[in-house]
Amino acid sequence: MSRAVIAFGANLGDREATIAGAVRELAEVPGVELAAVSPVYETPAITDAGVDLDAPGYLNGVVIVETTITPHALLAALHEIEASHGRQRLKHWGDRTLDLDLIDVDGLVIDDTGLQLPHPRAWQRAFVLQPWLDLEPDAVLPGRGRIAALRAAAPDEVTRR
Ligand SMILES: Nc1ncnc2c1ncn2[C@@H]1O[C@H](COP(=O)(O)OP(=O)(O)OP(=O)(O)O)[C@@H](O)[C@H]1O
Ligand SMILES: Nc1nc2c(c(=O)[nH]1)N=C(CO)CN2
Repeated sequence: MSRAVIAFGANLGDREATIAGAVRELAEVPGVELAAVSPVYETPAITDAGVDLDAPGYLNGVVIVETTITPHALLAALHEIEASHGRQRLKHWGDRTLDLDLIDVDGLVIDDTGLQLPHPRAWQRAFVLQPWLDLEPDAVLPGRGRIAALRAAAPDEVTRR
């Protein structure tokens, strides 16, 4: 059994309904059991150009699951759930109905073309670190250290809903 940290984000459509649906669908994936769901945060959109206050804001949070499936299979399941919520990949860091990222699986380090673990940008994102910290205050990101210290250094703003 592995423990996986999954980050969710949504800034288009009915964000709450999308996230609630995605969490339900995740719990229905064979071999996946929900362990914890974080509080949800309102966060301004980060784009290639930096913080974009004109773009719709995101709801962000984190889910922790216990799973018997491989990280690759879990990522494939996340992509299916994104697709079922109309996720389109139009623009790098563009608006999206749903984003599901695999952040950490048991501290594994993987560097495939289709899967990198830990998620390469999680260490600098308060919108990932803060909700994760709410669930696991002592967690560590492989190669980066304690998420509490990373969260303190992350520049983006998050507001609890
Ligand atoms: N740990 C991971 N979690 C999610 N996707 C990953 C991971 N590692 C590699 N990928 C790959 O990254 C590709 C791009 O993912 P995606 O479109 O979700 O990026 P993004 O959400 O726009 O940006 P970011 O990766 O910075 O959050 C996906 O096709 C996926 O296969
Ligand atoms: N606030 C916020 N900004 C983002 C987010 C996100 O989840 N929240 N995801 C991105 C690409 O994954 C790019 N920018």
